[in-house]
Amino acid sequence: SEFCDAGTGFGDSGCVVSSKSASKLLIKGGTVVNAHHQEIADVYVEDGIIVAVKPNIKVGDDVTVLDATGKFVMPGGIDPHTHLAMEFMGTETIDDFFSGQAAALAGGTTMHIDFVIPVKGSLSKGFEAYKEKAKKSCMDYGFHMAITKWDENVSREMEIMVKEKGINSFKFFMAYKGALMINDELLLEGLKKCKSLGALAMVHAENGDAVFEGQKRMIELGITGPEGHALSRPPVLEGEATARAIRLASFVNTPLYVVHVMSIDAMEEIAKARKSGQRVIGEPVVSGLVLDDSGLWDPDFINAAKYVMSPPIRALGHDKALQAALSTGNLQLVGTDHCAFNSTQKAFGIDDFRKIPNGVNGIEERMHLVWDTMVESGQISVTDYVRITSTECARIFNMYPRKGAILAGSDADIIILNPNSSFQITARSHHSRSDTNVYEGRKGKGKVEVTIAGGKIVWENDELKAVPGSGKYIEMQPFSYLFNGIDKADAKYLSSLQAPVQRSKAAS
Ligand SMILES: NC(=O)NCCC(=O)O
Ligand SMILES: [Zn+2]
Ligand SMILES: [Zn+2]
Repeated sequence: SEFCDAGTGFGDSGCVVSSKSASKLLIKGGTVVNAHHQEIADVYVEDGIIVAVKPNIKVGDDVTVLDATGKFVMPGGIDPHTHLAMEFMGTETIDDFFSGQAAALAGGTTMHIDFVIPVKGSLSKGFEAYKEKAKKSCMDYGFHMAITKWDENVSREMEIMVKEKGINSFKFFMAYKGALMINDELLLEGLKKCKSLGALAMVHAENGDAVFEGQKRMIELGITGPEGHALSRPPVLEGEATARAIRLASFVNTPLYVVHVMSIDAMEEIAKARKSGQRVIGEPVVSGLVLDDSGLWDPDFINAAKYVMSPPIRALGHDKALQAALSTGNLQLVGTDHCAFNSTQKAFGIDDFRKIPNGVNGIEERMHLVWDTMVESGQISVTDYVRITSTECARIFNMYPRKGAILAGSDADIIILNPNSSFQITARSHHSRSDTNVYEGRKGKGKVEVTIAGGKIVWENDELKAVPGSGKYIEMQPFSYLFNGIDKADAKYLSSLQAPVQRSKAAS
């Protein structure tokens, strides 16, 4: 991988420094795509911000000009779900905030939202630890925060995170018993607190107690290999937890975001709730959209173990159903759950699938695989591609139109995708530090030829110019569009209780 490290100097590492102004860019003649509109236009950028989007922009000699004729000019991808430098299952993910983000940039993603894990239950300590980890960032990032225990202090700290630290979402793990898992009582408290703060509650929806039971069953049957992982946590357990979280969110009347939707069972619960008018967001991840569980049965342990993630990659058929749900709007945006471990780390579970660190790669591959699977196959339009890879994430987490749009005033996070060019994925050439890739050997149509992050060209001619420390922390404000009207529904509910209250008083 050719990283340009700011500390070592561009010249030494073979990267090109333009004599033109690095802060002024013109992208000429491409099809500019936003979530609701596309047109042939030029895009002019100055100092990291898009200044103008219109045809035939004229500029002086000091401006770097990129010809995008015949190509799509789109907002950089925003990955709503990653785990960089995360301590998990006795080890730490192999990609940190530099290598993971460098990989992202090479694949057309210009921002991600990572999950802060509290330190010994302390949210502020967790936040500080992640700010430290993220100092080497080479692209913009934001944070969600996991809630792993409940007391007065956690409740107070949630408020601080939202009001002072730019966090507007909290994740509740309904699985990972004995580690991150929370119970229904905590989930209820968390949902109520999220609602009062205008923060979005997110759930990892699997029934952790039943998973524990399923794991025991497999071990008793003598199934210790990676296939035991999927067999121990079937779709019904994902469906059950998804339904439970949805119903509790309905009871509290607060929006819910279901992360890594991997099964038809979970997807159908989300579709049903949305049909009834409930505000539920479903996030499939690339692995669930394009892979099936056959890899888990590879007799070579390392090959099989690389597919272990939770919820598990499902049997053939779930992938197509998730794609269809995405194309019809039952699911809303695509993440990766990038949580990479190398072969040595995966080998911790050589004798017992329960010890295989859970997680797969995807931060570099998402934009290409979603294009190939969804657009090239004819399932969605190019505007919908922009919506599910960037704009919807920016809207849900309240960053739109600063992020997720090619509009005057938006951050200049832009990709140029050539629909006639092709990509090929292999661990030999990817930018993650992992020695394996779950998408090994995949080829497809549509290649991100240029990535511009914060107004700088960071990926061009298969060459990466990622600068540690250049990424910014993006603070996200509470009360996104998902909260509009929640108070009106509450008022209606309260007034519907007036009659029973009177009746009850009269009866007593
Ligand atoms: N998904 C997974 O297997 N690893 C990352 C942690 C999580 O998101 O549950
Ligand atoms: Zn999860
Ligand atoms: Zn995750």
